[in-house]
Parts: sequence; C-alpha cells; structure tokens
Amino acid sequence: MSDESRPTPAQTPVAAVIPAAGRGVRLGPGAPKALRALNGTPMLIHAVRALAASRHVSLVIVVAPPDGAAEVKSLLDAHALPERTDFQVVPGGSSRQESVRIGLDALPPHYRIVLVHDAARPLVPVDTVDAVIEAVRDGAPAVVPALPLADTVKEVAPAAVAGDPEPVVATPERARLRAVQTPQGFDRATLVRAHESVTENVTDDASMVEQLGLPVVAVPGHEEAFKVTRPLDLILAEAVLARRRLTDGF
Ligand SMILES: Nc1ccn([C@@H]2O[C@H](COP(=O)(O)OP(=O)(O)OP(=O)(O)O)[C@@H](O)[C@H]2O)c(=O)n1
Ligand SMILES: C[C@](O)(CO)[C@H](O)COP(=O)(O)O
Repeated sequence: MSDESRPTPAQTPVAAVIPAAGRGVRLGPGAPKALRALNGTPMLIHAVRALAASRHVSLVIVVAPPDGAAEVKSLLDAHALPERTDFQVVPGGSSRQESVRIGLDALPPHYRIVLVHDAARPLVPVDTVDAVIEAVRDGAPAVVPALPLADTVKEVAPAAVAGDPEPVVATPERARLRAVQTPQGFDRATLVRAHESVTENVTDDASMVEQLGLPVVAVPGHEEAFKVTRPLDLILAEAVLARRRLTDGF
C-alpha cells in the first residue's frame, strides 16, 4: 500500500476480539456463560451487537468455547447483525489470556487497532466503545474504560489457618483506584508483543502492556458495562434491558 492510499488514523479500521470461551463457573451450573440467555437472547449476541454498534468496528472475531465453534457460528447466523461488519468464529483456549491470543492470531494484517471485549459484558454502551477507539486513534498504545470505586478496598494477607479471618495489611487510597472494564483498546502490534512476552497468567490485557513499560490510559467506563459474573448480575442485566426497552424502545 502506498503512503497516499494508507488510511489516516481516523479511518484506521478497528477489529474487536470477543473472548467467549469461559465456562462461567461463578455463575453456577449450566451452558457456557456466553451462551446463556438474557431476555431470551444469548449473552454473546448482546455483546457482539454492542461492539458492532460502533460504526468504526468492521470485524468482530468471536472466540468460542473450544467445543462450541459450530454452535456459535449458527447463533451468529440466526440473529440479525449489522451488514457492514464481518464476523468470524475461532475455538478458544483454556484461559482468557490464551483465548485472546487465539483471537489475535486470526486478525487479518491490515487491522492496526484492536479491541478486546468480554462476552460477559453484554451491555456496554456504544459511547464507551467509541471513547476507547478515539483514545487509541489519538495515539495511546493501550486504553481501558474505568470507573471509580464505591467501596473502600483492603489488602489482606493469607490467614494463618484456612478459614480464619484474614489480617488486613493495607488500605490503598481509594481516590487513585479504578475498576477496569472492557472493551480495552490497543495498537495491535503492541498487544501482540505483550502477548508474546508475558507468560504468567494475568486478568486483563492492559496489564501485559504495563509490563512492557508502555503507557496505558483510562477513559470513563460505564455502570452498564459491568461483568456478568455471579447470579445476581443476571438479574441486574435483565433489569437494565427492561429499562432500555421502556426508555429506548429496544
Ligand atoms: N478460557 C477462557 C476463559 C474466559 N474467557 C472469556 O473471558 C471473559 C471474562 O472471563 P470471566 O468473566 O471470568 O468468564 P468465565 O471464565 O467464563 O467465568 P468463571 O471464572 O466464573 O468461570 C468471558 O467473556 C469469558 O468467556 C475465554 O474466552 N476463555
Ligand atoms: C478483563 C476484565 O474484565 C477487566 O476487569 C477482568 O479482569 C476479567 O476477569 P475475570 O476474572 O477473567 O472475569
């Protein structure tokens, strides 16, 4: 591609990788979490629609449960999704980190910006997705949506005897703490390098970029981008959908 025909940063196409291969152990017994229904529609379909709602996202790669790629393909075919977005399904791995890496391996080379979004955050508003994309297009190698905490956080040490009360060792200053959500947005080359270099298990992708010594910035997250983790979260998600039906008509 000549320099003249290279897309400007504002046009740089954006791909989203949606890790959806988890079991959902904390949610309790049942189908893999991403396939469980919220108001009759699989959580994964809500998450895919939430990312594809951004006019900047032209490819969504869904990382399916290892034995569930065919089922996920059928689900995507059976639900209405925006025509301007391409969808791809790949079977996932045994950890979130491995599933994301598998999704990154499937990215066509011309995507230079990538979002990583949990299928377990089905209700993220499009404005949050776009704020993350904008910050990456403005030059940040890694961007996280984040919210201030409502609770005070304590650091504890392990109890001397399992089951005993844990000793509190510190109270980090709450004003400087943030609860981090997804989609997290990245310069693709940076995220690939991070996944190649960091071998220990981490809980989010941005922390791997931090380990490379590169800057990670936070933009405002959204309450409705919460992660469906435990049974109570399903009730909250259905309540949010019911409120959206009343106020937005969908
Ligand atoms: N091997 C894995 C494990 C998790 N995930 C995905 O990573 C996201 C965040 O993970 P989490 O909420 O922890 O999901 P689960 O691993 O399914 O939950 P649990 O830990 O309760 O089993 C989810 O969209 C999940 O599907 C994944 O793609 N591959
Ligand atoms: C990536 C994440 O959603 C950011 O908050 C979170 O770290 C995933 O954690 P989980 O324990 O895998 O659900």
